[in-house]
Amino acid sequence: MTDPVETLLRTPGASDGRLLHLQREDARQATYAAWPAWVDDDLRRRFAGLGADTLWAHQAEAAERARAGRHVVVATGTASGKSAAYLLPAVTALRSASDAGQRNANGLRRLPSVLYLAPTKALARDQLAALDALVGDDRRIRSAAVDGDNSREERQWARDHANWILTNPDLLHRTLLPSHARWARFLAGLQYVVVDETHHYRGVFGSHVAHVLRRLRRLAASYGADPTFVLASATAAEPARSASLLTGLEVSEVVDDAAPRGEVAYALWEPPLIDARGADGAPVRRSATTESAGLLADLVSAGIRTLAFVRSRRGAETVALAARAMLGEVHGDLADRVGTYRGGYLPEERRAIETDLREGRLLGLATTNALELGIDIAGLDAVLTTGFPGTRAALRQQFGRAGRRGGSALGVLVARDDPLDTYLVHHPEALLGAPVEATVLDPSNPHVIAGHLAAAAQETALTEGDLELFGPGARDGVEALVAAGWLRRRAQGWFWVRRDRAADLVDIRSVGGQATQIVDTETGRLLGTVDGGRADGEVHDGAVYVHRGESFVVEHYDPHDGVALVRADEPDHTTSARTVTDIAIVAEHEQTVWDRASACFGEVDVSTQVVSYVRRRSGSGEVLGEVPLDLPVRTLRTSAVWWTLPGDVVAATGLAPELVPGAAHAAEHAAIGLLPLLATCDRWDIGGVSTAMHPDTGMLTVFVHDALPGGAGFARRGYDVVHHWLQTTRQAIASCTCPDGCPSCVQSPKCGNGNHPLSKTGAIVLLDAVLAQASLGSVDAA
Ligand SMILES: Nc1ncnc2c1ncn2[C@@H]1O[C@H](COP(=O)(O)OP(=O)(O)OP(=O)(O)O)[C@@H](O)[C@H]1O
Repeated sequence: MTDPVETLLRTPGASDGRLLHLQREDARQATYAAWPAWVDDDLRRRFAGLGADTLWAHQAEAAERARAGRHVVVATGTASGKSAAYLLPAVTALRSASDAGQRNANGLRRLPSVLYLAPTKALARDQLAALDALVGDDRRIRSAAVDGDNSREERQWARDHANWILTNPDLLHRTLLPSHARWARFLAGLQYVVVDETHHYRGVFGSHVAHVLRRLRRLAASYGADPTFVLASATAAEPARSASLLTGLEVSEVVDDAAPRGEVAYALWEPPLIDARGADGAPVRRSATTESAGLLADLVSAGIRTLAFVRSRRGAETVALAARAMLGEVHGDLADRVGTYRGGYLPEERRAIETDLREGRLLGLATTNALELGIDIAGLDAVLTTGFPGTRAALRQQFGRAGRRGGSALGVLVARDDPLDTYLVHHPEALLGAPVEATVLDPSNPHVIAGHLAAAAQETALTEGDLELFGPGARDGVEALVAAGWLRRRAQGWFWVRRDRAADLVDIRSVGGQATQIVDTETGRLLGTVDGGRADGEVHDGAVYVHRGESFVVEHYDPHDGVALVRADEPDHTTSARTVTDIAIVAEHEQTVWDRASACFGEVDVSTQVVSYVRRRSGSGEVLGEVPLDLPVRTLRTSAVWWTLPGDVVAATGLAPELVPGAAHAAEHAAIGLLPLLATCDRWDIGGVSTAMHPDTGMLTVFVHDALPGGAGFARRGYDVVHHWLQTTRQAIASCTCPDGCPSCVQSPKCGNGNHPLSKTGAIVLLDAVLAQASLGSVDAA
C-alpha cells in the first residue's frame, strides 16, 4: 500500500486548484496505565482476548473514578475504547457481589445492577452483543436489552432476573419509570448508570432526557440506590458542564485521549466548475458525490482502505457504483472490493462488513451517516466526507475513523456546492482551527420541565426536596400544574389527580404539534413520523423525502389527517419548500425603552404557509421548476423577543430604502445564529421574522421566536441579555471577512426565502443605530 497523502497529492485535483488546504498532525504514542488492582486476572484476560492487552491512561483514569463512586464523563476520540471506562467497574461490581446482598430500607435485597442507555435501540443491542463477547457465559452477569421489540416473556425475565439492562431514554420515560414498582428489584440495586453517546442529547431533546434522568435518580433514591453515572461522549467542548446539566450531578471529565494514533492529514477539497449553468446562469461545480467517487477510486486503486461518508443512501450508492465503474476500467479485480453501507443492517451483516474491511477484503466503503452509531470501524487509511456534516464535532468524529498505527492517514472534506460548504473549505481556520462545539441543553426550560414534573408526581408524590432536584423552574412548574388542576397538594406532597398517564403528555423526541405519519404505499409499512410543525415543508405532495438514507417521493399528503403516503424512488432531483411567514403580536409582556428604539418580550402568533416547492437537479443544483402547493396556513402561538426602530431613525442612517428589508433580514439571521451562544439552545429551536414596517409596531421590527408551541424559554433568555446579544451580533457580522455575507454571518441554512434579500453592510448600520439609541436610553435590560 502506498501512503494516502502521497496518493492524494498525485491526483490531478491536487494540482489544478481543487485541493485548497492540507494540514498535517503528528502521530501520537499511546500512554499506557497499569490495570487497576481491583480488576481480576480473568477479566483482564477477557479484555486481552478482545485485543486490549494493556489499558490506555484515559480508560484507567475514568474506570478508577467510576469505581470510587465519582460521576465521570469520558470525551475522547472515535474508537478510543470509551466503553472500558464503565465495563471494568460495572462487570467487576456484578461479579463480586455476593448473593447475600444487603437489604435496603424497604426490605428489598440489594444486589448491584447496571443500567446502560443508548440513544437508539440498535446501539443498545450492539452493546449487549459486546458485553456478551466480553463476559461469555458468566452467569453472574444477566443482561437484557429492554425495548419495544421484547416479547412478554423477555420483559418478564428482565424484570425478575436481569442485573444489566440496556435500553434507551424513550423506554425509560414511557415504560420503566411509570411502572417502577415492577422494576423495584432492579432499581433498588442500581449501582451504575451508563449514558453512552451523550453528544446526541442536545437542544430540546437533551433537555427532556435531562429530566428523564432526574426522574430515574429520584426513583432509584426512593428504593435506596445512589448510582454512579458514567457517561461517554464524542469529543466536545466542556463535556463536564454538559454532563452535569444532563444528569443534575457534579460530573468530572476525562478528556486526554491516550489511545495511539498515526500521523494524520486533513484536506479540504472543492470540486471544479463545470460547463453547465444553474439558476440565473450562475456557474455550477461538479457534484460532491461524483468528486468523492473519483477520489475513492484513486485511493482504492493504490490499495488504500477508504471510507466515504455521503448524506443519503442514494448518494452512497452512486458513489460506490461510480467508483466501481472507474476501477473496472483499469483494475477489474478491485471493482468488487468497493461496497456500500446503510442503516437497517442486521448485526451479523454489520459484523461481516467490519471484518471484511479490517482484513482488507473490502477496500472502499461508501456509507450514509448511519455508520455513526453501532459499527466498530476504525484504523482506516482514509476518510472522505462528502458535504459538511453540520458541526465541527461531527466532522471530527468522521475523520476520527482514519488513523493507523505506524503510517499516515487522511481525512478529506469534499465541499458541496452550497454557501456553507464553500465558506468552510476556503476558511480552514474556521473549520480545523476552531474548537469543537459544546453539547447544549437547558433543563431549566419551563416548557420541558412541566410535563416531567407531572410524570414524576404520578410516579410518586413530589416533595419540596424534589424541587431542588429538578432545578430552576421546578417550583413555577409545579405551581402552574396546581393552577391547572392537574396536581393537588396533600400532606405528603403533590399528587397527580388526572386519570390519564402523565408520561403520555410528553413526547421527548418531538418539537411539538401532532406528528404526521409516513407510510410506504407499496408495503403499508409505517416508516416513521415527522413533527407536525415540519410536515408541510418536508412531506408535501411531490417532496423527495430521505428517511435513514433511503429516498422516497411523496405521492399524497393529507395535512388534516396527518398522513403522507410515499413510494420508494430515486429521482434525479431534490426538492425544497418555499414558505411565507407572517407574525402578529398577541401580547407585549415586557419592554425596555432605549430612547427611540425598544426591545420587547411577549407572545406572538407566527403564521406560516408552504406555498410552493422548487425542484433542483441533484448534483448540479440546476433549477428544474417551481410547483405551487395548496396547503393551510399554520399558526404557532409562542414567545418572542423583538426590537424596533422608527422609520425616521432608519432614514437618518442613510441606508438606501431598498436595502432596508435585506438589512433587517440579515440582522435577524445573524441574531438567530448567535443566540445559541447565550441561550443554550440549538439554532433549529428558534425562528425569526423581520420587516421594514410591521403593522403592529408601525416600525422596523426584528422578531426572534421560539419554534415550540407555547414557547421554550429561548426568546425569554434572549430578551434578558438583549443588549449584549445585539452587541455580539454586530461584532460577529463586522468581523466576518466575507464581502457580501456568508453562512458565518448573515446567511441561514434554514431560511424559507432562500436567503433573499440580504444586506450585510445594511445589517451593521441597523444594529449600530439600535445600539446608539441604547447608549442614549436610560434603561438597559442587559
Ligand atoms: N486498551 C486497548 N488496547 C487496544 N485496543 C483497545 C483498547 N481498548 C479498546 N480497544 C478496542 O478499541 C475498539 C473501540 O472500543 P470502544 O468501542 O470501547 O470505543 P469507543 O470509544 O466507545 O468507540 P466510539 O467512538 O465508536 O463510541 C474496540 O475494538 C476495542 O476492542
